[in-house]
Amino acid sequence: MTGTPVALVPVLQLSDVSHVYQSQRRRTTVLKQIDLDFERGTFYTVLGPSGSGKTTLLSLASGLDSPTKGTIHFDGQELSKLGLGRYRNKHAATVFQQYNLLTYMTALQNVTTAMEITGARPATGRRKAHALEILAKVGLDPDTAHRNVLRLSGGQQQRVAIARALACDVDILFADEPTGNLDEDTADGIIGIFQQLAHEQNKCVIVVTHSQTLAARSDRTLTLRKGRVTVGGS
Ligand SMILES: Nc1ncnc2c1ncn2[C@@H]1O[C@H](COP(=O)(O)OP(=O)(O)OP(=O)(O)O)[C@@H](O)[C@H]1O
Repeated sequence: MTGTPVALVPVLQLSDVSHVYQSQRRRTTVLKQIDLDFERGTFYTVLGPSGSGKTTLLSLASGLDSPTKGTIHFDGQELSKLGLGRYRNKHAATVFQQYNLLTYMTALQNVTTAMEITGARPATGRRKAHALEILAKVGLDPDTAHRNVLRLSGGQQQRVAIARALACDVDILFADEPTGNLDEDTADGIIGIFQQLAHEQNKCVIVVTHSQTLAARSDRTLTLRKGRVTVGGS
């Protein structure tokens, strides 16, 4: 007997989401009644002209900010009920445009510290070796891994930020312009890692970009314009 097919819950669901920035002198409506479902095993890119609200969408979806109106659910649970801190700690990792590295630490310590905070596997004794493997995966050798991050180039710092997010082993990886500072070959390798995360590890990867090359290699593109979003294939 065949059972009734079970409808899969999207890993992330935005329902009727609007966002307004209000200052003393003006009110800017950035997102208007956005409905979006994000699935596991899928690599998304978010495109759109400068100022169209890409970073805002990322901030809301990654739990850094709450929408003015509408709801966001992770695995069927509303973020405000789950707790934004818990969501960011256990389920979502973000590669920020400005990297946000801990500048008094080495590249390796940045990665192991993130693993400790989020309780990511493997357990304590194996963390350093695992962090070095991830740093190697993004093209940083052990010598570079042991250097203070302020003694690394912009592109190397960007790779540390990517490694740190990868090490957290979360359900959703967000990244804001993650290949902006990288040469073509390194960027190509990073895009390959995003594809692998989505397709081999069943993660949901959501990347804001202006790069058409990156967008062409994603599974779905979301284009923001005038507060609305259009969903397309790659
Ligand atoms: N904290 C804030 N307060 C007021 N306005 C803001 C704030 N953050 C962003 N904005 C405005 O919201 C709009 C969307 O900004 P956002 O950074 O989301 O766009 P973006 O598409 O990511 O732009 P870019 O491609 O240039 O990074 C812009 O007009 C911006 O000036």
